[in-house]
Amino acid sequence: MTQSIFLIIDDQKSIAQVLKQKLSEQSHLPIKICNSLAETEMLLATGIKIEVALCDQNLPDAPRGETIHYLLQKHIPTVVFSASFYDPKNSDNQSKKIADFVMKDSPAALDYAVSIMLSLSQNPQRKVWLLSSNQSNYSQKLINMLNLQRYQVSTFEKPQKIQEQLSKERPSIILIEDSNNLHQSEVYHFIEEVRKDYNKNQLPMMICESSEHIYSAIKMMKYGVNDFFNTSFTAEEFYVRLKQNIELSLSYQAIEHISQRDGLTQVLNRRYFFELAEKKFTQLQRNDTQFFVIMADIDHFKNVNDNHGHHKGDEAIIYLAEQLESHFSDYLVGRFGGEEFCVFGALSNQAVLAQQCEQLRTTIEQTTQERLGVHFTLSLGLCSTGTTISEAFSNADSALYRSKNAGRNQLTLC
Ligand SMILES: Nc1nc2c(ncn2[C@@H]2O[C@H](COP(=O)(O)OP(=O)(O)OP(=O)(O)O)[C@@H](O)[C@H]2O)c(=O)[nH]1
Repeated sequence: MTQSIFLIIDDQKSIAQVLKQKLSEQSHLPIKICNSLAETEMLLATGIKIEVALCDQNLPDAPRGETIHYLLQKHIPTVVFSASFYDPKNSDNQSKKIADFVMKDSPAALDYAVSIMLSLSQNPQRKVWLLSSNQSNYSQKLINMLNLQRYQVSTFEKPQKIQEQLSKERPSIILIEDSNNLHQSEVYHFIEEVRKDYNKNQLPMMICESSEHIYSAIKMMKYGVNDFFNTSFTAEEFYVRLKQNIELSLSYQAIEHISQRDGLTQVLNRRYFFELAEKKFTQLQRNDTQFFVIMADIDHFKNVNDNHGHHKGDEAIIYLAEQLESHFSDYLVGRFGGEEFCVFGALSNQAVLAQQCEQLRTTIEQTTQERLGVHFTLSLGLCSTGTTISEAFSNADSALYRSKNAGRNQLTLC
């Protein structure tokens, strides 16, 4: 499959170059520049696939926006970049299909143009869930606008349907539209329920409300909605608010991910592992359910580093983390530090779990030479006793060290 490209169309060559430079700093997609409609036609005649086009409204050989029409006819997501105000209301239907408009009036406009091109390229992976009773005119207007900006849109008529879907996946944002035709108390309850599982940064919500019901929108913001926009919204206002709410949430989630994961292996880091394990431990105790802890540590790992180099040592740690995650995919897997890992979860059958540990041990013993070019083994301790979580970990740690003292490459139960 041929790779698609970003296309910048502007007769001001210096501006086009600056845009290309800024875009290339943030994307690996190829970027082409055309300075006229004729050049654009020649480029598209090659069959090249355009991801997003940023197009100057007026070009010497296309003084009345003909290039924009041409791009829209070809169904290319198009952002208009213009020195004069571009009013879709005064343009024909075709022009209303532009994905966004950027006024060419300051250096900040260049940054915004680049950022909207990047968003349009990423939006097909972003899910927008629209809660709407489907009784208002705004619903279809919002859906059309979201499609123009290439978001993945799903509509739901009832809050319960969203809650059901939320147990399977998380969207980038939830839009609540026409809350007055939905049952207000149901919507408040829905917002409260969503916020029990996701905070405002993890799952943003926006509400579209008419001026007469503005107090209802404000109340919903107090209940956990991030932002609202009036039913008399313009496309520009809607797009900029939507983009900001989604991108703020994505930045937060990226930071959250970094703070919770081990940088080398991407499994849970020690701090976050303990945080989750403690919550799970309390929950299991409340339900009178047994738990287990596994501690696993590579044998004589110092030798791997000393004989094969630190880089090979890192590869060994990453390989072990991958194996732990695939053998214990239903449980919490964390890196404790160095080459020591831990698994925590609800115990259903200790014999089966011990078997899984054995499988992991033999996989490491039998595959590392071939896969990594360095042979090593693994010692493990499995424990399901302890009145506190730290006691449980300490018991599993003792079991691990009994494995080490008994000659390594084995599992000890306690
Ligand atoms: N490559 C690499 N090495 C690490 C990392 N973290 C810790 N180490 C090394 O891991 C080694 C741990 O060695 P020890 O704790 O002495 O234990 P060991 O050699 O595995 O011996 P036993 O556990 O007794 O079988 C040390 O050499 C550390 O430098 C890491 O992130 N990458």
